[in-house]
Amino acid sequence: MTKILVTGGNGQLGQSILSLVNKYKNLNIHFSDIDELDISQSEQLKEYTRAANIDYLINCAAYTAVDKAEHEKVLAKKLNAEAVKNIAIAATENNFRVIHISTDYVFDGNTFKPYTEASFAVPASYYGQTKLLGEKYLMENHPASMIFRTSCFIRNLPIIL
Ligand SMILES: NC(=O)C1=CN([C@@H]2O[C@H](COP(=O)(O)OP(=O)(O)OC[C@H]3O[C@@H](n4cnc5c(N)ncnc54)[C@H](OP(=O)(O)O)[C@@H]3O)[C@@H](O)[C@H]2O)C=CC1
Ligand SMILES: Cc1cn([C@H]2C[C@H](O)[C@@H](COP(=O)(O)OP(=O)(O)O[C@H]3O[C@@H](C)C(=O)[C@@H](O)[C@H]3O)O2)c(=O)[nH]c1=O
Repeated sequence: MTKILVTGGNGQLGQSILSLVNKYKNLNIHFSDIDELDISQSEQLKEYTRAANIDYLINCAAYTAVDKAEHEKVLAKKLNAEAVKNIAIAATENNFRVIHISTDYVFDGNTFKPYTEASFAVPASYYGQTKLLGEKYLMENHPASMIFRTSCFIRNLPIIL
């Protein structure tokens, strides 16, 4: 059975994926978060993924406070760039593929044309810069990875009038 590890499993996207697992009973999906697996700890990451023997890692862990990142630069870079490099190195060592979630904020938004994979990325925020650097580290260290540049998640919350 295909084994998948989700990092940042308590977050918005992690919880959305969790809500779908019952539809995919042919997949063995495990959800972790920082208390169990801290993606900024390279040795922990290598050991954890070696023992877990996974086929895929879906990286939902990140620093996502867009405005705060302008003032918490060290932490934002650590989680969105350096930790992604850790994941890439662990993936090469332990032979799993990485599905990484990036963002539309790698672009500055100053165009009226739709962006494509070939569009030149120029972030307008520090958050966007760290996410772009994370993509670069991932491609340099584990090119078989997949990167999704997505935007604004919608949560299925009750409407309060
Ligand atoms: N939300 C959105 O609209 C969009 C998000 N994205 C991207 O999608 C991904 C998921 O975003 P989203 O679910 O909203 O993010 P959240 O901020 O909701 O979740 C991130 C999760 O990562 C955890 N985390 C933080 N540090 C670490 C660490 N060192 N090791 C392991 N886990 C850690 C957080 O835990 P804790 O809360 O305890 O810190 C949290 O549970 C991110 O890469 C983000 O950049 C892209 C486009 C839009
Ligand atoms: C505040 C505001 C936002 N928006 C748009 C911009 C954006 O696409 C969307 C959400 O904006 P917010 O500022 O609330 O969300 P923000 O936290 O900036 O959004 C993001 O989360 C991070 C983690 C991402 O990676 C991004 O892709 C994005 O979805 O709404 C407007 O059109 N008008 C507004 O007045």
